[in-house]
Amino acid sequence: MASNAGLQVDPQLRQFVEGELLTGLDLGPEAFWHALADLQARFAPRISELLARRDELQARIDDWHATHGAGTPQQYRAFLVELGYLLPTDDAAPISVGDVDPEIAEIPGPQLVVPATVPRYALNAANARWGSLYDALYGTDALPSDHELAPGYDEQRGAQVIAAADALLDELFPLAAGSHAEARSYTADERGLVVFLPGGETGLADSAQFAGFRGADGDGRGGVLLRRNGLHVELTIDPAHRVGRQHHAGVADVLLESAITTIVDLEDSVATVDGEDKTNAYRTWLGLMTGELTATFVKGGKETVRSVHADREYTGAGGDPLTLPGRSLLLVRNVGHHMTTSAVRTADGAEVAEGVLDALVTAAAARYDLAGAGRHSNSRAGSVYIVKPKQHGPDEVALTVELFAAVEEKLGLPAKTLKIGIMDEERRTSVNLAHAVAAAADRVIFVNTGFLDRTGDEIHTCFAAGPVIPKGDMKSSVWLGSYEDRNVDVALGSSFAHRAQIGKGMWAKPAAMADMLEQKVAQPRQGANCAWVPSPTAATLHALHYLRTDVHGVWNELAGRATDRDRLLVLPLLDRELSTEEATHELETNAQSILGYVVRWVGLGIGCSTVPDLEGVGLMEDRATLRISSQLIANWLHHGVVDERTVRDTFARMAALVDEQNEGEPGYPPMAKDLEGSESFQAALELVLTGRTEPNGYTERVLTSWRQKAKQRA
Ligand SMILES: CC(=O)SCCNC(=O)CCNC(=O)[C@H](O)C(C)(C)COP(=O)(O)OP(=O)(O)OC[C@H]1O[C@@H](n2cnc3c(N)ncnc32)[C@H](O)[C@@H]1OP(=O)(O)O
Ligand SMILES: O=CC(=O)O
Ligand SMILES: [Mg+2]
Repeated sequence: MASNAGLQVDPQLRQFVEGELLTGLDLGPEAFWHALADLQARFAPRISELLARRDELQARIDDWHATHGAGTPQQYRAFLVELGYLLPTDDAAPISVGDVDPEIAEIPGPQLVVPATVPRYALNAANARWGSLYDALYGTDALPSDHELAPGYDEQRGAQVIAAADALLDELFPLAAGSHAEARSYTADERGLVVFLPGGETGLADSAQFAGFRGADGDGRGGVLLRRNGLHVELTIDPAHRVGRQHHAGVADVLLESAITTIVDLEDSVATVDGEDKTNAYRTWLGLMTGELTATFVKGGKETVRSVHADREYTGAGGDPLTLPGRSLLLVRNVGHHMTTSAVRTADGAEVAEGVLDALVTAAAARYDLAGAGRHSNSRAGSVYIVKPKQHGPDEVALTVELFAAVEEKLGLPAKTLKIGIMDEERRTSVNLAHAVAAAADRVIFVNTGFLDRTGDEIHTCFAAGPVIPKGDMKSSVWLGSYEDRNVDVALGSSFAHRAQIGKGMWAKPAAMADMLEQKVAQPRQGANCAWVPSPTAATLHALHYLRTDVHGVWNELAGRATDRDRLLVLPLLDRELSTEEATHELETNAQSILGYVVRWVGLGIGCSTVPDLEGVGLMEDRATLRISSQLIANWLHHGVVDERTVRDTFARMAALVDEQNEGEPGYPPMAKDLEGSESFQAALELVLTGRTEPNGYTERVLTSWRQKAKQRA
């Protein structure tokens, strides 16, 4: 390690910072490392104090439960207030954030999340602002298939897709007369859209839905731009295209504005355990901020080079030029306060606060965008959007605000350039949400219900009160519904409308698009102006929900609602005897998902995976879902619902199953043959066996230590 400002910096990180990150900035390496050293000296002790406070509160809660069990709701509430965990009141006050891009303030739509460690995916995500409805319907179960698809392009499936798209257009953009299914051609100019039907011409029932056009040139190629609820839709006209030829009016595709915003994730979807890993992740963010990122890969036997898309040019409805963003507005998720990284150590060998390093590096990279030096603009409003996860209560949010202000000073950025997205995913934040928002009133650009971490934290917080309900039952528990509602109430009460995002959580079944279409519409109906999707295809299909639902209208209906905060304190405890079969099934389900995720994290350095559950349904697993599964088993073990022998045996059996499921996966390190020698298996067991004492039930310490061992051995 080279020494810089008294810091020991991993050589790869140092090379990246000095040879890539800083090359276009008026900030030298020395100033950069001094800035980091100063920030570390100033903030690491403050962070440690807040982490100690977390531990102190949890210890007191554990003690209280040991004496009172769950107690009565009144006793529990009074205890939490006295403890200082629950602030006596939690009244919302208006936020004052400025310079927020319309994608955040004004346009309800899907929010995509992408691991920063995979440039190919990150580029795909940036470009997922526009997605093909045809592709999303053709390639998923969103449209049931009644036949085996022919290789290449299947015309029968194509006809099914065209009919489904026509039906959606009739629903979302109805014609004054007739149906889109009867259209023989679409022509548009600055005066509007003319649709030719067999019986004559017609137009849109609501001409205000016409937003513009491009082309058509001599060969009839062009695009018709429509708009509904702030989202654009392009009918791509190309009669010579394979699909356009088949379409009754030459429509080769229907493009939906899809991932309005994207979170480039440095947190729960990545496995970054050292300087090398952190460097790779930072490089992706820098490349997105400069617009220079590319990824080269072979797909369908062809070498493909992927880069970010340009903006899209149209003639607007009145005849003026209209430029629409070609890329999703990018946010970046830093790690939480509890993380440290070996990428940089202080002079005495201690790991630096990873959140401090993240804030400095990600903000420095964003300076290219802020200065207009990037190939394309990300924030037109001149802001940098940093999502901060796993904060416990208002004091921790206040510390993030101080950190961001300090980073701005170090980088010479105008005050309040760095905005903060608050993950509402720890219980102490949820129950004091108005205070947490107020602590960042002039920076906050979202609150988002990260229900996965939130479930893990719920289990850990009430760990000592008794055994908790099975994972699948959490969704319908009182605390969760109240938390989801109250998050919206507090945000609306804090004047988020037209200023910031009220976000909702991840769709965690990446292949189950029919289910998603049916269920995820609930989120905009609950008042969410964005909700998380795991892939660009899911973004395109989820966009249909925002085309259907006028979220701004929903806000008007919800104004003034005040969900009872005490309902968040209803503990998700088992109130019935479980049958042996139920307990075994729950144990197996959780053991299998832990192993299926951990083996790829520890063995392959993959931070987010689709892991099939016992019924074969692929589930998105990341650190937050791991936190739930490991806390659940640890809780059952603690309360004797299951015993350690059974847990160990179950893990051994599930290891063999997971090996089978991954057979043929390149580089996959099998576990079952040598359980003792498998870092992944040991990590999985340790997560459960230490889950009782691990601060807040977090998983990073165990994962990181075993991944580092696996890397060393490799
Ligand atoms: C609780 C929380 O914190 S949730 C937030 C963390 N979770 C996430 O970030 C989930 C992000 N999603 C993912 O990582 C992935 O979608 C997974 C792991 C769930 C599934 O990945 P895979 O099995 O590789 O997906 P699959 O094979 O179906 O599709 C791959 C294609 O989809 C694209 N893709 C999949 N997910 C994404 C994504 N999130 N962003 C951009 N592109 C994506 C890939 O680029 C690839 O397309 P390409 O071949 O043209 O490059
Ligand atoms: O970060 C998201 C969550 O659900 O946790
Ligand atoms: Mg989370």
